[in-house]
Amino acid sequence: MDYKIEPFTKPACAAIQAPGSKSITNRALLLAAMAGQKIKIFNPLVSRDSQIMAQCLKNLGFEIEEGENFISVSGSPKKSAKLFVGNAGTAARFLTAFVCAIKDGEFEFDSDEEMYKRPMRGLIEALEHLGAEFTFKKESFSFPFSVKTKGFSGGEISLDATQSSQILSAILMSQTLASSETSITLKGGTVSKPFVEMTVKMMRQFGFEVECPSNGKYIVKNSKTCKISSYTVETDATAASYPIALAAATSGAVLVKNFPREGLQGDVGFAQVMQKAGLVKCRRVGNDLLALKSEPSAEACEFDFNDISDTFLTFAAIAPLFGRTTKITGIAHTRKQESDRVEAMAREISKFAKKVEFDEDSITIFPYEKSELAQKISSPVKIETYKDHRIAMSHGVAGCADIFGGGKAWIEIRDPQCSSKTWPDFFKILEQSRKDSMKFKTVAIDGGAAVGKSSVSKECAKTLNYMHVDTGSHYRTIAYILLDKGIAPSLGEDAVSQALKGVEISTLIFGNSARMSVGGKEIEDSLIRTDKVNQNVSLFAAMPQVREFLKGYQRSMEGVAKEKNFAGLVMEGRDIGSVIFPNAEIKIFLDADEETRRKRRANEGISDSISKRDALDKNRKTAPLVRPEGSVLIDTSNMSKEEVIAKTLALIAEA
Ligand SMILES: O=C(O)C1=C[C@@H](OP(=O)(O)O)[C@@H](O)[C@H](O)C1
Ligand SMILES: C=C(OP(=O)(O)O)C(=O)O
Repeated sequence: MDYKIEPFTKPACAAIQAPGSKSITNRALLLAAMAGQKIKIFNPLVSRDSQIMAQCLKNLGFEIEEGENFISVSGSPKKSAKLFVGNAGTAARFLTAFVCAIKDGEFEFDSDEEMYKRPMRGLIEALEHLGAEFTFKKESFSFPFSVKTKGFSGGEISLDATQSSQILSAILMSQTLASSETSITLKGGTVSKPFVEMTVKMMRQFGFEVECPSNGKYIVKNSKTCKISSYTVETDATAASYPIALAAATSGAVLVKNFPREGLQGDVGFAQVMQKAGLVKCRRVGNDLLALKSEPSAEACEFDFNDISDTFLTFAAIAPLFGRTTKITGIAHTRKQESDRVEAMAREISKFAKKVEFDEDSITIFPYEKSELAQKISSPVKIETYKDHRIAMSHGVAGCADIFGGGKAWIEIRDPQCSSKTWPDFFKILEQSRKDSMKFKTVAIDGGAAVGKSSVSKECAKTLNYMHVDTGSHYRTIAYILLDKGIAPSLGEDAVSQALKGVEISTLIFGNSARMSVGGKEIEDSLIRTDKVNQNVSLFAAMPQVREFLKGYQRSMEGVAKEKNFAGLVMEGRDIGSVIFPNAEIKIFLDADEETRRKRRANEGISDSISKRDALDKNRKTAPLVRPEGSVLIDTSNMSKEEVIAKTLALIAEA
């Protein structure tokens, strides 16, 4: 089946939860099988690769219980079983080594055909050295095979893990079951090193002893006791690369839910590479990561992806969108993964790039000029996926860019179901994010003077292409007009009412901001921010006639924003969430302590009394400044502007 990707016609504005980590889930399942006690694993990945691992453990005689967001493992292994490892590199390597720890066993292994070609030799040679006897049914050192096992008694191994780090990870974990210490020396280093660190860290989390005295040498003790009874799997950092790239491809904001902290997964480093490349800005918001559009420079960029090679496909697939040359190195080993990823990506990307060059270890993408991309490619571009989940998902993200304008689909993914290896509902989630991003949202931002409303509102509107309305400026404009007509607040409400009758207001749009104009004329900012206006604006704003006069106008701004094709509306003021838009999708109340606000005001060269304005704003009878019901309070006293903006954008993305 082919699947057409619908481009995002508005900047992405969505929250995405990637599934649990494949690498952590499959390690946790194996380590749990080695634990000798029941282990409950929370937030496991549920996908083809993890199901293959769980099924193999079942076939080996373990009891597997699957429930709402957990899977548990208990029991001990049988001496014979038939195991099918699909194309799951982790299951293939980890289980081959694991069964060899079983005394007097005999096991039969088969896999997807694609796995027949993936590197196993280094691992099998080491296991043979430790006493296992393999019989190959097709090619030597490859699936399918059967193996007679004798258990491990420790000793010295020299290991070739140059083609896959999983070979080293498999040996490390399995040697926990040896009857005495095993010392492992690597011949010629390895690739994807952070995955080895993950193995070492997870073994220790489970209570198994492993030492790494020097680079390339490891010692595994035969630890028999497991320290834990439950384990929680982090969000998959490799999968999180797709939502991060989506923010870049659609020039929007994506909140990546529960983005892992640095520690276990090297692929969290993808966010830094994207940031260095100028493709996104990343901001931590609590447990989440907010990826925001950025303006990449036109200069060519080059990055070594050896440590984070599963994410090179994400980076490569979106590269043609940015009009500058991208070179990716350190990826020779990915030629022996789910597909020959270097060649396959070069072939597919060349369908929408000017030229793609590759050699053994690198790929260089020469894109079309940004302005000519749409004319140069034939639509639709059909992407072959070679049964490789990452080719499908990475091109899925690229296809979200609205290169033709108007949402014309230009990328078709062949066999999108292959994403089920690690993220079965990826394309559903991508489509849901598009729909979420299309939703027109009204954001009400309230707060007293100098809490940071304006800078936050403007920046959020700019990032998301929302229309920004500063209602404070409406009251200032009215104050200015009335004062100009010689109407002081002391003349009373009737005089003000009378004077308002002759005031005609309309709207002018400047970039993302809608400004109220009077008599069709723009009233300059300098005129409405004088000391005289400062002293009188709250007095006018307290009058019900003035508020009523502006209420209808302010409410009409939703219609203006839609008519002008903005993706949403950000309106700041003092009664937006309580009176103007009580049903706004997002209501935020900004606050800060008085000292911080006084300083901010002074920095802007304004010396009005914060406490006096607060008293007037809060105590007026009509539409007083209150924290609106259902609003989120953000105390900005100890936050930087960037932090407040990120928090606000995160709330919008999630609403
Ligand atoms: O140990 C692991 O969980 C993995 C190691 C890496 O494999 P290689 O070392 O074969 O590159 C990575 O590509 C794979 O997706 C997961
Ligand atoms: C290389 C990958 O998988 P495997 O675990 O099968 O090696 C991958 O997920 O990109």
